Amino acid sequence: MTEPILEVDGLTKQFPLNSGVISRLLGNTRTLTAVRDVSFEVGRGETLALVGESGAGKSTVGNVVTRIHRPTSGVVRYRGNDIHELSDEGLREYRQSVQMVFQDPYSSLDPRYRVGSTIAEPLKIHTDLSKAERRDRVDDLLETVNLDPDFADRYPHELSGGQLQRVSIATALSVDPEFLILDEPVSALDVSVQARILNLLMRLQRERNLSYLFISHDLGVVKHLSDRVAVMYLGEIVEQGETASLFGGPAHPYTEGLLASVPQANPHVRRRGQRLTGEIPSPINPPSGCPFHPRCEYATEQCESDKPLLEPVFEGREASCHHWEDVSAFEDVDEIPIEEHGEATD
Ligand SMILES: Nc1ncnc2c1ncn2[C@@H]1O[C@H](COP(=O)(O)OP(=O)(O)OP(=O)(O)O)[C@@H](O)[C@H]1O
Repeated sequence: MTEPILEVDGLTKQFPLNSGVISRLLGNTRTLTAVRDVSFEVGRGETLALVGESGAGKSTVGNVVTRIHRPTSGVVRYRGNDIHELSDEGLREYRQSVQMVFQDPYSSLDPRYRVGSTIAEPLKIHTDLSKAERRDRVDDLLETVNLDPDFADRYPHELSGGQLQRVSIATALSVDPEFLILDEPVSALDVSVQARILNLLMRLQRERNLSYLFISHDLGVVKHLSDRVAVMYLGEIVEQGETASLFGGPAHPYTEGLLASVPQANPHVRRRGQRLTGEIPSPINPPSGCPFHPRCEYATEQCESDKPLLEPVFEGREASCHHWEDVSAFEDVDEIPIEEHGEATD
């Protein structure tokens, strides 16, 4: 990995349940642990994908990194500084350097403003460019995301989902950030449009040496974009490693199940592992032992009582599974397809 730009160290985030007055008077304040002791690093110019089913805690991690939430414990460092202990100047720089792109471009863009005004808004806050200079910058940014400069005068409702997501990306890029948090940026889009937006993100990363934290429930989507993958289950990282190696041979049954659940273009390709079945358990009342054991085809008695720790299992890989040797014993590598598309139009 290159020099880390973001370090997340032992992050835990709990939310209070029963926050009503009566519950508090009765001392009945339970908590939900959305994220438990999560650690990872993102290097400069690198993409780390955070994957897992709904409720795994991915967005909560993203929301702590963007300072929407404070951690219950643990620390997030950006360029070596604790992001929750920044000076006013440090905070201003952080807000410029770290930008976010959300899943739903329809709700993240204000329908009352023309696209040009939306893209120019961060320039008003973070730069002292004149109106004419901002207008030139907006034209350049639209071209960067392969939209005609005429789009500046349109309203969000006149754009397709893919075009709207290009506008969100242009807005995020307007103040020359170094780090983008991409929270399910293509989940709301058609498959062919998804591939074009992913290709756009990959080109922008190359051209600008951007670092990405890419949050997704879909391993298929992150395969071509990410350098490393951290798989989350019920608030914890259960496996972490380099993308190609992890796709070629998962060491945790949950990763194996996620891979088996990726839609496959060629039905004749043999798949390792079983698709995931059953629901993700409630984080209010997590299972004993290994949190994945009720859904796991490898589970034994030991898994019901002893919680496995996330630890190095082989070169470049961490996993928390008592049976990682059985899981990774498979040599059978299947290709997870992503359609080949350009990035130019939607
Ligand atoms: N503000 C909050 N208050 C209480 N519980 C919360 C809050 N935010 C998230 N949670 C809970 O924390 C857990 C993790 O949620 P989170 O949104 O981080 O998961 P996720 O992996 O991003 O899933 P999704 O893709 O559905 O957003 C869930 O059980 C969720 O209900």
